[in-house]
Amino acid sequence: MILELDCGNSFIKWRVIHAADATIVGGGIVDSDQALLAAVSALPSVRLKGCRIVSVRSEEETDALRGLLQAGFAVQAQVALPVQEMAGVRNGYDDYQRLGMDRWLAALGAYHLAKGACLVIDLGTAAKADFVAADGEHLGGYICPGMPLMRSQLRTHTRRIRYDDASAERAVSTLAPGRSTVEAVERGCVLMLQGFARTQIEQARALWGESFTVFLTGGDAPLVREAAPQARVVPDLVFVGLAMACPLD
Ligand SMILES: Nc1ncnc2c1ncn2[C@@H]1O[C@H](COP(=O)(O)OP(=O)(O)O)[C@@H](O)[C@H]1O
Ligand SMILES: CC(C)(COP(=O)(O)O)[C@@H](O)C(=O)NCCC(=O)O
Ligand SMILES: [K+]
Repeated sequence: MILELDCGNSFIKWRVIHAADATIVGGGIVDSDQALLAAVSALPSVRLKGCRIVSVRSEEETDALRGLLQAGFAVQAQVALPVQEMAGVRNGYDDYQRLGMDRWLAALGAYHLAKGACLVIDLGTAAKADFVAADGEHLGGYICPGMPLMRSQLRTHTRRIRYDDASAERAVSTLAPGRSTVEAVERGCVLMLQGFARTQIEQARALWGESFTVFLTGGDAPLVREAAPQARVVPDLVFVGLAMACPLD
């Protein structure tokens, strides 16, 4: 079994797969290293023979997690590292090492699945868009605050925007003009995300006409589903790229 980890700025997404056929044994989303160890340990009869990690956290944090995995499960975790080119995709950044590894792996995974021009929209702590042309050239992308950052900026920098998480979740059952603070903020931020997605799709259309595939991923992907009806929702897109970047035999 192989443990796969996608360490974002807010959450760690994890899954355990069978090495032979990549079938999924278990998986989830946790908010700390400790919670990860507990969740993986709770799987019945788990025998890890390898681990691969993508992380946008600091090297210190990633090393600390690798140490915990070594101690807890006796596995040497392989961490995906930046490269200029892989699987037919060429990194489009001036300095390829600066491109977020989650973005790079999602782009690799998307190009592999689309076998042609593609746009990746990844809605996590930050909202990201990346463009890969039909010949595999990564054209670059965009980074904006995602839902958690938009929300927390409003809460932090205003005096009278205060509400709890439970009411936030209830507020987005529709996107009609809000009649309370929580509705106004949560629905407003969802509309910002949807506008981001629509603008990226317009941009892809200007570049490639109708010949491209849109991928939607990240924890907040469901919030823009209706704004991007043509998108393929692939929650584990980063894991597709991670398996390509860190093959374990
Ligand atoms: N089970 C879940 N636990 C936590 N957040 C979730 C869950 N499902 C969806 N989300 C949403 O996912 C967002 C985080 O997305 P994610 O892609 O994990 O971010 P990051 O990679 O930056 O840590 C949160 O804003 C939250 O709204
Ligand atoms: C843009 C990001 C902060 C997104 O992080 P996430 O929302 O996945 O937690 C991450 O991809 C990152 O740290 N990138 C480095 C900067 C760049 O890609 O230009
Ligand atoms: K991420």
